[in-house]
Amino acid sequence: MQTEKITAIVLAGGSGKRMGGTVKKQYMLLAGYPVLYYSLAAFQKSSVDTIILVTNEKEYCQKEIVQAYHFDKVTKIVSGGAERYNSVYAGLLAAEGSSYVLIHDGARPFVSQEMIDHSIETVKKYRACAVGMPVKDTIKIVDKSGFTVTTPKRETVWQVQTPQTFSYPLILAAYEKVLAKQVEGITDDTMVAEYQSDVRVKLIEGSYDNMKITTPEDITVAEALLKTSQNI
Ligand SMILES: Nc1ccn([C@@H]2O[C@H](COP(=O)(O)OP(=O)(O)OP(=O)(O)O)[C@@H](O)[C@H]2O)c(=O)n1
Ligand SMILES: C[C@](O)(CO)[C@H](O)COP(=O)(O)O
Repeated sequence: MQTEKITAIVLAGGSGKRMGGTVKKQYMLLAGYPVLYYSLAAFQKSSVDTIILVTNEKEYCQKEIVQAYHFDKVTKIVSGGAERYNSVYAGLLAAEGSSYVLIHDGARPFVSQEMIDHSIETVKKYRACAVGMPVKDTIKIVDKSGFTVTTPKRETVWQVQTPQTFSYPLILAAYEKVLAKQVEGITDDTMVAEYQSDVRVKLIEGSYDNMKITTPEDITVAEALLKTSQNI
């Protein structure tokens, strides 16, 4: 019987422009550990078979993170690209032979075992899924001058997070199509899958805590969340 190989692609190839500072946000310390440590630790502990790490600091990550914390599921470390979608594609090429891939932002430290398990269970049923949460605020569509245009029904609007999980052949083909067409403004993998007409991406609930570290105030919030969860 053929076994299904499940791969996590953890993205740490960004430059953290919105965070600023001298240390890239994925390596900033949160309660004594680099931000990237938390998502690698979650996938290491999970049922995924292998982890591919995408970063432009390959030597540093290999020595100071992968070896230092014994993340032996990290089998490949590959270079990132100019945009997030270029980094994802580099990770996908390195994931050849996988049945399913979970694509995750290394800047989201609060991914849980429940989210990973639920993503794996759901992708086997629907071929494509992503973790997200219903929005709490009323959302406005605005024009270029900042005037409101419409108000979508709140129950139809979710904020999407990661992991975003796919059948490997499906997402590879979708990425190749989008890259060939030079589609602009791709900010997540679900958007890429939406270009495949026969694919519907199932959204599953993650957590409002599954935040992405983006700007300096996020570090304060993440430290507070860690203190609560670890009783520090
Ligand atoms: N070329 C890129 C851009 C982003 N990422 C990764 O994708 C995740 C989400 O991206 P984002 O928060 O936008 O990170 P940055 O691009 O680093 O941030 P900024 O847009 O502020 O520069 C992060 O884990 C980031 O390291 C990546 O691997 N390669
Ligand atoms: C993939 C993502 O995390 C979904 O929320 C996000 O789109 C990635 O980065 P962004 O550049 O901050 O949109």
